[in-house]
Amino acid sequence: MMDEIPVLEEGCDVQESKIRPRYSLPMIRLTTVFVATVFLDGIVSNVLWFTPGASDYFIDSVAKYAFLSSVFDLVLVAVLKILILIPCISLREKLALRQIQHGSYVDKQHLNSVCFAVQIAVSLAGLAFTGTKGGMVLYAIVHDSNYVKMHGTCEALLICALVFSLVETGMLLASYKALERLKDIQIVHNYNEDGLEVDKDGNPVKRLSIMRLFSLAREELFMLLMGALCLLVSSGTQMVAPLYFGKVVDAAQHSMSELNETVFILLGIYVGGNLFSMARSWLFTLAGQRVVARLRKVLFQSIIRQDVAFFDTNRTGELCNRLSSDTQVLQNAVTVNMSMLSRYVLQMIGSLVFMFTLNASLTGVLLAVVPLVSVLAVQYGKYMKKLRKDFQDRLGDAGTQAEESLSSIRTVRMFSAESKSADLYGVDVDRSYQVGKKLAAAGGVFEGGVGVLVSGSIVLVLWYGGKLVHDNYTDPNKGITPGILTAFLLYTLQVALAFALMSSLYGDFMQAVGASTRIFELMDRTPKVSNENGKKLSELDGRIEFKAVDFTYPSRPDTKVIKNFSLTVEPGEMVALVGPSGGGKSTIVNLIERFYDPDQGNITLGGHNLRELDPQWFRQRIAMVSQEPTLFACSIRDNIAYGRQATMEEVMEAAKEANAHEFVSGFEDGYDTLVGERGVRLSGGQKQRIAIARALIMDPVILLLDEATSALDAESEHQVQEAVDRAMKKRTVVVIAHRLSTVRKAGKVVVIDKGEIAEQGTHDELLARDGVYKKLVHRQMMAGFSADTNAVKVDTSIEPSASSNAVEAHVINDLD
Ligand SMILES: Nc1ncnc2c1ncn2[C@@H]1O[C@H](COP(=O)(O)OP(=O)(O)OP(=O)(O)O)[C@@H](O)[C@H]1O
Repeated sequence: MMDEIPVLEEGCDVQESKIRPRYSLPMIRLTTVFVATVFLDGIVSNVLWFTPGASDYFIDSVAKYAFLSSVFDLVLVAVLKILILIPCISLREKLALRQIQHGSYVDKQHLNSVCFAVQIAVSLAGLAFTGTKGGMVLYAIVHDSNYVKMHGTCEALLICALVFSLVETGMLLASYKALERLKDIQIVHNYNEDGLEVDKDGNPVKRLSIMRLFSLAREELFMLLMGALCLLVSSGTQMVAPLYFGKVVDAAQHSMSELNETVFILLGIYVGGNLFSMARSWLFTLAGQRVVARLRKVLFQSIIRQDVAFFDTNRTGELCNRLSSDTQVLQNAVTVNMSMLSRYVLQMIGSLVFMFTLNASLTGVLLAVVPLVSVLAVQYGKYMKKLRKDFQDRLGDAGTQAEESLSSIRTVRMFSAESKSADLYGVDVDRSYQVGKKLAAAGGVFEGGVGVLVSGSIVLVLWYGGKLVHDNYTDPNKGITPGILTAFLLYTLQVALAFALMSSLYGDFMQAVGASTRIFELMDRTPKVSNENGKKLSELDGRIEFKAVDFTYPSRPDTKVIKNFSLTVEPGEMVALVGPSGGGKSTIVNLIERFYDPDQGNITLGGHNLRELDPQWFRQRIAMVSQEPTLFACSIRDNIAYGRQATMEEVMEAAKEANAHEFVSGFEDGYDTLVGERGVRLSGGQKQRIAIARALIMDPVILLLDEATSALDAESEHQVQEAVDRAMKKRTVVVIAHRLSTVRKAGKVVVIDKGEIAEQGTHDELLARDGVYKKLVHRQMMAGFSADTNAVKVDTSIEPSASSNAVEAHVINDLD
């Protein structure tokens, strides 16, 4: 929650990126709470002064003013406080903000001191006046038999004025330090050159409005209206029930028939109320479920549309958290919490109205504690908001940690890292527990504190009510009946309960505001690399051209990975990319897929700039087979047909081409065999062949291939190689090559080192040149030989032909 108006502008701090920061303050801070308290003081004073209405007290309090029997002066004090204290605190806050900006009060220091002095003087004078009046009235009640008592509401006004004065003075004293600490709580907003507010990535920020939060439930409006109707009826019954409760007590003192009749009505009220309550709960919860289901779908769509760079910086676990827990928090906020809030507000207002009609002075006594509890609740809400956010963050970390370990269980097992993973998870859980401990303590202290105040006020009401019942015994025209006191006490409990539950809702709403900010941020984020729109050509000829391309990964902005890179791949040509590990080969392939956009230069496909083409359209014409293909946890058939709708015949055809048909047919369930999470139930070679089939079924114009570095067993190796060779035919191929046989076949070999082209030409040309390439090949040949000789010794099943094949493997790999 923030102030609408940016409070401060830091004009001199224009950064290189032309981002201009401005600051605003949180809506709930000491100054605003103080202003609200002073206003409340004024409103309560006026209401309590007006309540006796036509009675003489009201008129006499002005016309025949007397210090001990009028409260008109207290109303004047409250109004005076509004007129002086509020402008002064606003001015002091402005001066404090100016101090943050310029580092000193400049020439306004004295003005700040004067304001503070005036405030303290007014507030202390108010407190002294109210305290003296209260003390003298109490003295007169106890000791002066001639003293004519004030109307009950006026007594309540006196008590309220005293409590408000105390609270206000306390807050003013605290404001001295609080205003110095404004810098710690201010919120930074960044504005771009066009004056639009942007986030740290430069994306426009859409302001979170409460209306937007509720607009999520627009489609459920009818359901919510019906729910609200049921809520009104059930709250109405709840409001009249205590009245009839009191009537039952009084009826019992009159006649049996009156008692039966009243009890019967009471039963009807309860049954009817609960039926409506049931309908309310059902309608609101159902609406909430619908909202969250829709929200999750929309959110997932916006996450999956994001550019690849976004996923480099956002952890999967965290994003899943947004989808599951943040949406859940929102569901509760816009529906169930909303319904509860309306119910409690209605319950409180209704009960107070009934209480005022039953006995105004008793109500005034009860209201005296309200401001105190309100201040406590607001402070508590702020503290809880921070704690809950911390708790959610810690829990999110633990979830991400668990997900990472469990999804890589094989690596964990391989390194016997079970205890390490458990320890890491344990540390995160412990961190969340530390915050949880604070949450528990804060909850307990608040409940206890509010409990003491609420029970204190109930005891006060009971005492004062008991006194009125006693008055009624001595004189039936005075005081109240036991039935009215019973009803009053039930209303008091109802108000107290509503108040306590409302303050706990405050924390929930704060949490929802946090969750919705994160959700809307994700929903509003426009991907840097758009996923749709752009030209669709009637045909793509497969020519790829890099023109002086520079590229830096957004997640590592200081390291240029590709430098002044120019390369042309003719249609139908096969180009092999070789070079040291980390040189930038995979990055080139990523750029062809337009996972990222270059910083400088252009990449064209069939003569058209990649940025102008529809990404979905051209990606359908490019297929990629990576070193370690990722399969999805569905059937083999669905995996092969992942890129497009395909018939069973087409799937089988692709599988045959990829040398996969034979082994798939050997499975009990054939093409319906489930491959497990990320294809764990298949061997490395099988996975690769399914991935080749998945690429072939797209009939791509361009094939991007990242050769596997790990040697498969001889048979698999042969099968995969054959499938790859078949797939390459009549296509433009860019292959990150690790085998000599592949490099030999390539029309052009490009050696990439440190993001630049070190050499290019055919294999023979490059060998003849006696440059980097030749050195790399020789060095790796030696390494390859020794490695593979060992491999042959260990695995005796490798046939001679296979071993020579394996020797060829790893040739260009990992040249460092
Ligand atoms: N997503 C990423 N975010 C940030 N930096 C990255 C990312 N991917 C790769 N890099 C960095 O870019 C550089 C080039 O990496 P790239 O994967 O293109 O090399 P490569 O030649 O394909 O290496 P290898 O043969 O080992 O796969 C490396 O320094 C790497 O650390």
